[in-house]
Amino acid sequence: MWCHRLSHLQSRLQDLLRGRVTRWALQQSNFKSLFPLAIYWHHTASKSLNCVWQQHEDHFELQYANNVMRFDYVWLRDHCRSASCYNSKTHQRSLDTASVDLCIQPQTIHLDETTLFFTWPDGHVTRYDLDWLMKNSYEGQKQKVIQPRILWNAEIYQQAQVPAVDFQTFLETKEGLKNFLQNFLLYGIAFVENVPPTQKHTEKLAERISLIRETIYGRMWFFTSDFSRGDTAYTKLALDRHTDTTYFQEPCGIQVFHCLKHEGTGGRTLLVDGFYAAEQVLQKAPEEFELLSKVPLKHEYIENVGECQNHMIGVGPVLNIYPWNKELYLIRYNNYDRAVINTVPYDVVHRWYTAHRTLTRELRRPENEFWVKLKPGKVLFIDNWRVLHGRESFTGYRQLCGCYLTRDDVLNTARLLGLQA
Ligand SMILES: C[N+](C)(C)CCCC[C@H](N)C(=O)O
Ligand SMILES: O=C(O)CCC(=O)C(=O)O
Ligand SMILES: [Fe+2]
Repeated sequence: MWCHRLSHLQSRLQDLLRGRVTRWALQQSNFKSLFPLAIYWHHTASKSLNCVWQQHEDHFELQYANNVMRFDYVWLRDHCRSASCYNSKTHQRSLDTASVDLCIQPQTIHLDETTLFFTWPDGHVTRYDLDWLMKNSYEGQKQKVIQPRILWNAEIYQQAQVPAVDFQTFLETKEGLKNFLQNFLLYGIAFVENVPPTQKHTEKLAERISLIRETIYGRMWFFTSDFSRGDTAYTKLALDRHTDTTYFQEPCGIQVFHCLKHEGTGGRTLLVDGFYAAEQVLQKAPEEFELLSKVPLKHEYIENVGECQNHMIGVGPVLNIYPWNKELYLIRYNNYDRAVINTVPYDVVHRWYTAHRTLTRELRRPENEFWVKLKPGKVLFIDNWRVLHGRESFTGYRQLCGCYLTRDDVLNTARLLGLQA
């Protein structure tokens, strides 16, 4: 507190020395200050509210409920929720932000109960509820997790005993759907069982939570090891852990797999929590984590098989994090589809390979591998932004169907059910 006040005194002195005079408020009569410096702070009449604010030349500072928040004045004008600035029916802004003076400052500020009133030079009044400001401040968001998750290795996942949801329950009840989505959001994988083993029923399932994302592979896809497409997925070969469609600018959000038939051996599915592995990298080598989140890479899909001619390119780092809270939200990892690296100089390339090796080592730890044999009737949903999948080589005839989902639509459904997503 002392340091805090002193630093304000310093900036105040600097202001005065530079000849800039801020509009300082007068001390409230009921406020007994121990320090003369404190006259620059506005205190609320009610002690229980625990709110102090100060009008600086270029920002508004608010201390409320043990948080220090700073707001830019243009921001405060721009987020005005008055009827002329914001349409609360459509939740859209009516105010033309470009009409706000970039040097705007409020003429007066006052607090009434839990509402702050800003009167702007043109007389317009903006009201803010203290809780709204806290919830929507940068400082508040910085501490908040966008997506709560349980990171797992094989043991953690198995011990959690996450139940599969029954097909009928999933389709017909809100609780079934909500349970399923909650598990999916927490772990990045979820199963539905007792699904009739047809493409139509799989489609119905997918449509319950999202729009199906149509891609170069079609809307619903159905594949066997016939090499009908120019990709290893369409063979009997083993596939190491990877995420799909890394070569899209926005990789597909969710992948749905339903094994409709397998007469033969092998073919188990491998699942690895990419965020768990990335977290290990962050703990052991934070600078490598940072590099993986900064270096842009290309992934590429080049196909020339019969009628199927495609050339897709997607650019982005292996780890994608929100800049304000450093939360990881997308991992792009596919060593098969990674394109020529020509977006970074040689010395960075070498450090990148080191970091990539560290991540790969984590991803390949046997204790992080969750193996499951997909059977007709059991549908697997994978968060393709988080969980890597792979498969064991197999023999015999194996039929898989499924689709990709748009992440936005899955999260939309989850939010409408009251889940944090
Ligand atoms: C699922 N399905 C068989 C349709 C697509 C296969 C795509 C495989 C591609 N190498 C990738 O990882 O994106
Ligand atoms: O065959 C499998 O189990 C999965 C193949 C694969 O990785 C894919 O289709 O994306
Ligand atoms: Fe795949």
